Amino acid sequence: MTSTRIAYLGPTGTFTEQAVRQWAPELVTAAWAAPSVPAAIQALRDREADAAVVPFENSVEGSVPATLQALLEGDGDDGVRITGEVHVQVQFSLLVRPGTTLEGVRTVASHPHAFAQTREWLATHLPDAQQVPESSTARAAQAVAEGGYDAAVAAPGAGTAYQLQTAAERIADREGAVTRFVVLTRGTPVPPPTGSDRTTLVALIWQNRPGALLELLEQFATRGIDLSRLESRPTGEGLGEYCFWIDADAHLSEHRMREALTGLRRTCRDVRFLGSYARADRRPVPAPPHADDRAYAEAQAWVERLGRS
Ligand SMILES: O=C(O)C(=O)Cc1ccccc1
Repeated sequence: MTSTRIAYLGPTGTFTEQAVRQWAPELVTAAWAAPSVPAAIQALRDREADAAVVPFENSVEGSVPATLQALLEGDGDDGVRITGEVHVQVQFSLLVRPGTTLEGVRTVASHPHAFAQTREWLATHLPDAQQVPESSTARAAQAVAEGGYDAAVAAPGAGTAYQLQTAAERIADREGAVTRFVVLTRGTPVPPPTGSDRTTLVALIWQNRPGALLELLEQFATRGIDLSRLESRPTGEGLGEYCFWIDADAHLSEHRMREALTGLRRTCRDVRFLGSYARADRRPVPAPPHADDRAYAEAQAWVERLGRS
């Protein structure tokens, strides 16, 4: 068997590394710690990696813009698809070099998503410290070890990786935050349906067409497909130009999903299929009786019969 090389947002000690460990523990030692999300995805495009694991969204702070942007960067024909997802419970510690006290912290570094989830704690305990964004929480911890900053907000495990001390632990403003990571592969078949699947799409609607967003939503509603996520993001083409990121609770192999995609393709300016894959929570998402494959087959057969008699 050939080995799989996974690129992930590094360096060692990130939450993304935890996601790789959860996804494929046997592959973590050979994984490549990329310096940024775009670099991890580019390694996949350049065939230097067989898979990439990147943060996608967080239950408190929402989506990770760097990931969404990097995913749209290709021409759509690069074969990069989401083939899996992993949920990681995140918890944050304030890490310092041995000997540094809380009072001695003037600069604190972290990933913007980690700052956003520890905002109240930092405002209360380090109101005067300068907050410096870094490419990841572990990069911030590494930079503290190198003497670049006084403290880092990072995963507890990053302290061990970089020989730092824990000045404070469990500093998240909200308990139980979960981050969703996606597993990307290139040129691989869509994973088979499991009964608990998701499809991720990006749709560009015609801007000046009244009702265009409603028309997009109807493609799913009339086919009995639940949407678990809908987010508008600027296309970068100008103010007021948006694309819609959609997570739909159905698999490409299902008739209702194929019909919805056909409808989107007919009515939208552009549609990108980013993948159908098993949900991390394994929650079953069955089609309602009027929209399952049997209902479509029965209705189609009826239409066929109309033409014959
Ligand atoms: O920086 C990290 O460790 C990451 O993996 C990205 C991230 C940052 C904050 C919360 C969840 C994921």
